[in-house]
Amino acid sequence: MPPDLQAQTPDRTNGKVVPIATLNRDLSWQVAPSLWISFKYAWAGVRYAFLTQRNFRIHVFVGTFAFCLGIFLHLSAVEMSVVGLTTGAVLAMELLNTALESVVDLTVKQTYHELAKIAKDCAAAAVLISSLAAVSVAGSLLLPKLWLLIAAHLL
Ligand SMILES: Nc1ncnc2c1ncn2[C@@H]1O[C@H](COP(=O)(O)OP(=O)(O)OP(=O)(O)O)[C@@H](O)[C@H]1O
Repeated sequence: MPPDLQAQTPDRTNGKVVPIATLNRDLSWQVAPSLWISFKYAWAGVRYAFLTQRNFRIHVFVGTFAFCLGIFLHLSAVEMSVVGLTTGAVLAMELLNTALESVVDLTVKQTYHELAKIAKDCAAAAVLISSLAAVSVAGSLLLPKLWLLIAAHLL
């Protein structure tokens, strides 16, 4: 293994750089042996988030509703892609937020740490920002067409 492919950290005691892990991922407890098994673990993550995270469930339902509404309102392919991308971004942020919370809890356990607070608050902020972007997409693409439909039938 070439030295430049190794994760390295400075050894502060004698100023040398020493490897802490290689590309073989020696520190990992287990490495997925195949692509299929990798998908299985990824699906386990989605399942875990859905079963344990209320916000993830809400975003799944809202995203599915927005997608169905887009089909019902005959949004163009580009508009549907934007709705799909923003929904996917929100769900991905929720999953990363859940992953980061777990790593923080694993690290500091039930003790208070200012850096743990920053990490969790920023991860939650990432979800919030992506959700606001999704709301603005819904406001620009879905609501005007929905309003036209309601106005045409009821007013
Ligand atoms: N170990 C800790 N040290 C300092 N502050 C913490 C710690 N754990 C949690 N907090 C604070 O409490 C808040 C809520 O923590 P929690 O683990 O419920 O995250 P959350 O993002 O609100 O969870 P969820 O996404 O499930 O709603 C965090 O945003 C952070 O401000």
